[in-house]
Amino acid sequence: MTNPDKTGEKLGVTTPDITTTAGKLEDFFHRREAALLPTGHGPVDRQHARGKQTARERIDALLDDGSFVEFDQLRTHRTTAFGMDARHPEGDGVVAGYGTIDGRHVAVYAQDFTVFGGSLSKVNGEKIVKTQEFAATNGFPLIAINDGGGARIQEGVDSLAMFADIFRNNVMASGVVPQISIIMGPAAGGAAYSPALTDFVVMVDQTSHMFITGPDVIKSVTGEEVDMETLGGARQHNETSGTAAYMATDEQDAFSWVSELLDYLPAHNFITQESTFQQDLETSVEDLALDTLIPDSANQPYDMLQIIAAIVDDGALLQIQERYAPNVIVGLSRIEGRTVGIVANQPSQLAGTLDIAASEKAARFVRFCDAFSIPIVTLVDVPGFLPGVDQEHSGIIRRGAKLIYAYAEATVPKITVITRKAFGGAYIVMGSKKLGADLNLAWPTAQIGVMGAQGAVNILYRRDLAAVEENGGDVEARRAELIEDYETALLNPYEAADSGYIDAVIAPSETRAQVVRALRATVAKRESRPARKHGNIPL
Ligand SMILES: CCCC(=O)SCCNC(=O)CCNC(=O)[C@H](O)C(C)(C)COP(=O)(O)OP(=O)(O)OC[C@H]1O[C@@H](n2cnc3c(N)ncnc32)[C@H](O)[C@@H]1OP(=O)(O)O
Repeated sequence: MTNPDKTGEKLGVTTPDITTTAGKLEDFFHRREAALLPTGHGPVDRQHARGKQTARERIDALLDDGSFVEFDQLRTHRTTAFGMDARHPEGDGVVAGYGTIDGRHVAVYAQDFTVFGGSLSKVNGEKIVKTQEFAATNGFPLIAINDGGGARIQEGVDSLAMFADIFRNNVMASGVVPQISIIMGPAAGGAAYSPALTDFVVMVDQTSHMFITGPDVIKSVTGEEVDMETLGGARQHNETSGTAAYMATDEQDAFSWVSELLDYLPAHNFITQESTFQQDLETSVEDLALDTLIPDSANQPYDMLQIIAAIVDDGALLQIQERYAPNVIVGLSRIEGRTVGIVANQPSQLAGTLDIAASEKAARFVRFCDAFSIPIVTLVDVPGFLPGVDQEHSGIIRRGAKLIYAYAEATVPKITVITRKAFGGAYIVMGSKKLGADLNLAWPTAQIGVMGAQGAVNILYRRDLAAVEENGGDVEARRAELIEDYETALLNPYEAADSGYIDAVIAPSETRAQVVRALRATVAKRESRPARKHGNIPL
């Protein structure tokens, strides 16, 4: 097909004589230059006015200087209907290729909103598919920068078919290379499912929106009135839906977070991590501070982040989904330079209970770590699953089971430390010994049991307490006495240690050294699973 845009005339320069070598080169340089500004300055200015960068500016900001190698820069769509034969902007609405971030290879594509609103055509989709396949074949993390209007309306089912190819490739690459989606504009309709299939979704506050049906459709179907930001803005997906892993303040913040994330991640699933240094295992001042961290009262909260900071290299933790289900902390850290996944209850939020959101958040993270051979360190202070009609009716049984499934299925090294409460099913879920953890440690402050003292006494001594009340006795005094007896007899780490469910009771100040030793000891862990097509996680 001839392309009327692919001439030097478009740039206001003399048409080169392409019968000569010099002319051919000049023509090529004109074409390449035209591709850098495929629809002129107007759409670029409009993009900037919205506080958004262009696709090329974004790739430049994300990748190391001069490292970008572009695919299919000069491709254009092949549609003739709806006046499309007169519009052939180079690149067809997506800039794609590979480059490096801090020296590490990545494959990247960025939808170009200045070209047909970044909408996905057959050609545009083929470029994305090529980039996905290049990433998976060569073991490069894949970064998708989304800023587009979804399926290109003029191309109908061809465009929809390309989305199917993209989704399928997202699924095929899952667990093979890390996939990161950065939302920097609209990701509307079915188009939002490609980000949803990737491992990490980053959204920019105020300028990114994801929804299946927009405000207008919702109003016409359900009568609900909602604006784009409330419906599918970065805050909503970070705090309420749990779709996003990070809310960036602006585009540069998004790129910085992605660079930091990539620094923790292996490029693909066949990488075995090496330690980069040996930690000094002598007890430090920071270690000793853990001995006084747990409050005397079991009902008093403390900040689990302090414990994490004392265990990992330089106290550094990159939290994933920090704004969602804060009653469980998940994130990436390093121990002796090796990346580890941290999963921890947070007693300062909902008392560290596991609800549906926390279970799903942790389950997905555990599965990510397992897929990429990242050892998991679990810190436990969990009073149980969150009680409530809403939780039961919303499926806490099915959805909480995901976390059991994830831990039981994972074959990476799993080290668990119980700092305080570990009650009932929630104890089992949080990386317990019998669920397959390699080393289970407990602090002397650990309380491992079927349930907390209050609940246990109310069930075991219901009749006794009723009798005390009938006889005019002091019920609360008797209850307190029974609670104390129960706590003394059962709520400690020694029963579990005596049965081998805890490998060692340790002083809090010994935790860093013990976790380091456990990770060193399990470095060559090999564990197999029964041959099968795949399991059936309760989705
Ligand atoms: C399996 C996947 C299935 C799907 O993707 S279904 C979803 C189909 N897409 C949609 O429903 C979204 C349609 N677009 C929109 O709602 C809005 O354009 C959108 C994305 C919110 C952006 O709104 P605004 O920021 O106001 O920008 P705008 O409307 O002026 O659009 C800028 C230029 O982009 C064009 N555009 C946007 N979406 C397109 C599309 N899907 N196909 C073809 N062209 C599309 C739009 O026509 C406009 O072009 P121009 O600058 O006037 O030449």
